[in-house]
Amino acid sequence: MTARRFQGGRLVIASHNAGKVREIGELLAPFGTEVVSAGALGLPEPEETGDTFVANAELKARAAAAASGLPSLADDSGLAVNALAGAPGIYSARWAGQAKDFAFAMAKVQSALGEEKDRSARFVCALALAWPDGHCETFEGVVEGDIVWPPKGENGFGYDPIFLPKDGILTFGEMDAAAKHAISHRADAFTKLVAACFGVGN
Ligand SMILES: O=P(O)(O)OP(=O)(O)OP(=O)(O)OC[C@H]1O[C@@H](n2cnc3c(O)ncnc32)[C@H](O)[C@@H]1O
Ligand SMILES: [Mg+2]
Repeated sequence: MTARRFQGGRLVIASHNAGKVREIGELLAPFGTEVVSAGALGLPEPEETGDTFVANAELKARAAAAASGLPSLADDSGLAVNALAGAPGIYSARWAGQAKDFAFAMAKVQSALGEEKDRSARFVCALALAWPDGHCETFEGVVEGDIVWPPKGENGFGYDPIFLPKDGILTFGEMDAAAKHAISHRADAFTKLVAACFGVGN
């Protein structure tokens, strides 16, 4: 079945994370899409009750589309560490606590790993594009890498300073936006979204 296309007009970015909203804006820039964030519209932050990235992305996109009456794009993402059975995974934001303290969350990943030799991990990003009538399209992207310690770099957001992409020499925290977008989980999911719903792709 072919995906429903985005027909232009305003698109809600259904995220309350400033780092994500910035990256999504950069990834959408080539398409001239007019975007407005959920925060700017004063939309509530729904409870993420799903047990997969896709389920949570879908829930956030549907809630924003219903509340705004506009097509809405949500992102549910996180860091999955192999030796921690995929944790923090869908709980990546929650590991940072109420204060959204990612220095604390990164230290928690490091202490959970301890002396573990297998430091492999991946970032996963699920994107959901929902319309006010309830239709929803979902896509998933991934980037493989390793957890490094101590954190390196001031760029990006969240867990970026402890994520070294496979075969890379800089962490996501040390990369500029363009370098991260060339390989990131979010960019990978975007390539699929754009090919299916924006009518351009490879
Ligand atoms: O739900 P919204 O409002 O979009 O914002 P959030 O921060 O709560 O987002 P998530 O529920 O998807 O939680 C994902 C967490 O995983 C982390 N994360 C996701 N993508 C990341 C990236 O590209 N670089 C670093 N950390 C990332 C980041 O810290 C997020 O807080
Ligand atoms: Mg969230």
